[in-house]
Amino acid sequence: MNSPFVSDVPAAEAHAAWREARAAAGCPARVETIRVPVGEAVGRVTAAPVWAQRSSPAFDSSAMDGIAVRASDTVGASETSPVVVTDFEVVDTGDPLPPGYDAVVMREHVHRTAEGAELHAAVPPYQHVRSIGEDISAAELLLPQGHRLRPVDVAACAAAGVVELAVRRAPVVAIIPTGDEIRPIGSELRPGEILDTNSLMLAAQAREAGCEARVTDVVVDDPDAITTALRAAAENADLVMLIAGSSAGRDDYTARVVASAGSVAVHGVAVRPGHPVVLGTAKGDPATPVLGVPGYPVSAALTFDIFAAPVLAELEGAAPRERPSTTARLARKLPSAFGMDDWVRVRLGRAQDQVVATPLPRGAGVLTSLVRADGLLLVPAGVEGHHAGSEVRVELLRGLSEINRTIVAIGSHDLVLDLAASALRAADPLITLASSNVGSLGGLVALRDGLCHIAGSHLLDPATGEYTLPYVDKLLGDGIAVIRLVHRDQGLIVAPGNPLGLKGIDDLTQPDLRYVNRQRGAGTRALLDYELNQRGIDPTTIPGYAREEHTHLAVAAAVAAGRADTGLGILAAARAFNLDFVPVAQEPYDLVLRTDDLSNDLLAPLWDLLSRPEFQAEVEALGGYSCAETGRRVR
Ligand SMILES: Nc1nc2c(c(=O)[nH]1)N[C@H]1C(S)=C(S)[C@@H](COP(=O)(O)OP(=O)(O)OC[C@H]3O[C@@H](n4cnc5c(N)ncnc54)[C@H](O)[C@@H]3O)O[C@H]1N2
Ligand code: MOO
Repeated sequence: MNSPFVSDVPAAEAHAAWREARAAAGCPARVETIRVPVGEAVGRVTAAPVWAQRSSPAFDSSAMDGIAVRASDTVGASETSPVVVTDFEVVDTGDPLPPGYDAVVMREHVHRTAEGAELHAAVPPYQHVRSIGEDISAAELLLPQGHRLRPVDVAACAAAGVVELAVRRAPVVAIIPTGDEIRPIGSELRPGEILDTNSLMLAAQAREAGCEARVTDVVVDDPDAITTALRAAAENADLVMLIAGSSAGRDDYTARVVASAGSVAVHGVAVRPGHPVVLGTAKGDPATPVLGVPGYPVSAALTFDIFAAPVLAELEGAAPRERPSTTARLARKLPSAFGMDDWVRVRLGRAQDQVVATPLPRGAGVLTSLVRADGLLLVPAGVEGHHAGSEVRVELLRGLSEINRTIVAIGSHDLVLDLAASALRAADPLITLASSNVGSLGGLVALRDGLCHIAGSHLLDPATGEYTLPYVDKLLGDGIAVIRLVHRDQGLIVAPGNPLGLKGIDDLTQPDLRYVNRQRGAGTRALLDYELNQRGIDPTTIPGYAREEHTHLAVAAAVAAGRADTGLGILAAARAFNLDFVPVAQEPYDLVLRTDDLSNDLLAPLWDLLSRPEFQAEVEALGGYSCAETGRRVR
């Protein structure tokens, strides 16, 4: 197993190969059974069927507050000819039924008179009586083996006289972070160092799955040190997760280390993220399953779900936890590599009465794609992606009712939308404003296709110099409203001190300049083209014109890192990286929607928010924004 090449074993085959390898190495099929008091059993899995020791209720009891009577004494009672019962006893809910009586009349149906209790209806025997064993009868099977205990389960066990339960002990997961660059959470980082966020996350995932998690110290990139740590951890764990070093780099030792400590069943599965995963075992008494977890955070998180969670559930003899799913329509095209199971993170919202899924960034290092995800969409190995508008199945990471209360904004991204999202949530925890960035034009197309509520747009029409409205006419036609969100300053983002002394668009043709552009369809790109055209400047004379980034922040990041001298963007992006800014133009940023949606209750809190002076003040405090026309309907 010294080959650096990672194979592409289909996921199902990988699961099977690892299972076989675990059995062959002598890894235990189940963790041991322990006995725990019912009060401590929630979350554990039953190791044996649970039989009721006693009935519940254990006696006939009154189900209501009222009087206990003999049903036969009430025969013939009706509205027109009431019957007065003289032999009765007052009872409260839960009281044993007094001997000799067989029914209860609710007190609101009893008229107490001097003679006794006047009843206006006959009662059948056992009316409002909970009979012995109504809930549980002694010796019945209460719970099967392999059942993960919930609060209601332990309460039922206790009611049935069971005080102790035979359960599987919590599996122990050992987590070994590796890498010369990895530092414990809270460390001051030097250049090139990375915080050990994976251990924190994987340990929490393990605990959430009902396991005990133990994280070792970070081990340096030394195969002997990692082997020693693996052997030690395997002695006291039911599963060892070895983080990073799974792929083909110079310091990637995981496969080699696992081979030397035991055996490697699979190195490389046709899943993405998570491709270079290592599935193996470590020798010992008994042997222990080992999972080599790829270092990228999204790969690590999904590797836990895909490979660790099923094994841990199996060790407890329980069914793996399953997420509910829903069908959704894709907001945009989703290409996917053929031959790989592709786990795509998506945002979800309901627009035009259908759930719409917007893919989030795909990079395995983009942990926030999982933070923001409402669902996971698996594009199977045999499918080469989906067209925009296709119906797909999505595993839910958030409740459907929350998703139904999500305002879906697709289009150009602006910080003010983030601010609005946060203010809306602060005012009402049930509201979500989810915005995804596909550029202004992409947003208008998404609105046309019924895939969002609002499209954020600042699209300049070069022919008229007018923003957004000409495109609305061309693409969307009637039935469309346009609400102004803000005016914002667009300008050249430059390094601190503006070292090239750029004064405006005219300076972009300097031969030694390195420009970074926005992608085609982005409003900022259209603005640049307009300004160039006004001046008769040929875009191809601008060095770097062909180089594209997808967000204002990405442009600023390129300037901050010294990879570019300048790019057009908003002031807030420049500020985020402590860069300087040369204003070029002020542009309106608008929200485009169907007029029908103006009266949509879901959107009402947004219009209310835009009209509030405190919110407008907060927006202007960001710098580079004017709220002079915020909330005004311009179409
Ligand atoms: N030539 C190839 N290069 C890579 C391949 C490949 O097949 N051929 N696979 C790529 C894929 S896909 C993945 S996924 C990664 C897997 O990387 P490794 O498991 O080898 O991990 P490292 O290279 O050591 O680290 C990757 C990345 O993750 C960070 N990291 C590591 N540990 C932690 C931690 N505990 N907490 C947070 N972040 C961590 C590490 O600093 C790196 O940035 O390989 C690709 N390359
Ligand atoms: O397979 Mo890697 O986990 O995509 O980044």
